[in-house]
Amino acid sequence: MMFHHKDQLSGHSVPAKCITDLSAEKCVPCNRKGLSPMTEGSANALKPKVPEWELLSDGGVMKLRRKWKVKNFLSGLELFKIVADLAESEGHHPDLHLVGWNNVTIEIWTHACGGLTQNDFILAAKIDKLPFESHLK
Ligand SMILES: C[C@H](O)[C@H](O)[C@H]1CNC2=NC(N)=NC(=O)C2=N1
Repeated sequence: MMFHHKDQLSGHSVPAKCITDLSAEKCVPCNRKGLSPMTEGSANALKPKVPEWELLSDGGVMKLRRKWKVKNFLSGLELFKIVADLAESEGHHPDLHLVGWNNVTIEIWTHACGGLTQNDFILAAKIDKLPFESHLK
């Protein structure tokens, strides 16, 4: 079974497996009218590219989620700053949670369309490459 999704730039339908290295891609503006979230099938097809991330449906809104345990509260904030700099340069922003002083959860979804786009997978793959090892427990 091959899943296709609409490329956000060209609008063409491309097989999800054509995207080889997500972290080499760039997020595209997602404020376009008529932008629709990818199907659950496409999301499942892209999921192996970001194996550390959990795919979930939050009241019908598909999201990516990853959790970390950080050394201390300040480490959590420093991790957020590293992620924030990436988010700013991509123009795509995750939801950042720091709960119970050292539990970091990041959720990624495209608010503009109420679900997942290729941007979310690109951001997740890029977050996975960030150097925040020293902040982790
Ligand atoms: C113009 C710009 O692309 C939009 O305002 C962006 C900013 N960052 C965003 N980030 C996320 N995750 N979802 C959005 O819909 C979104 N919109």
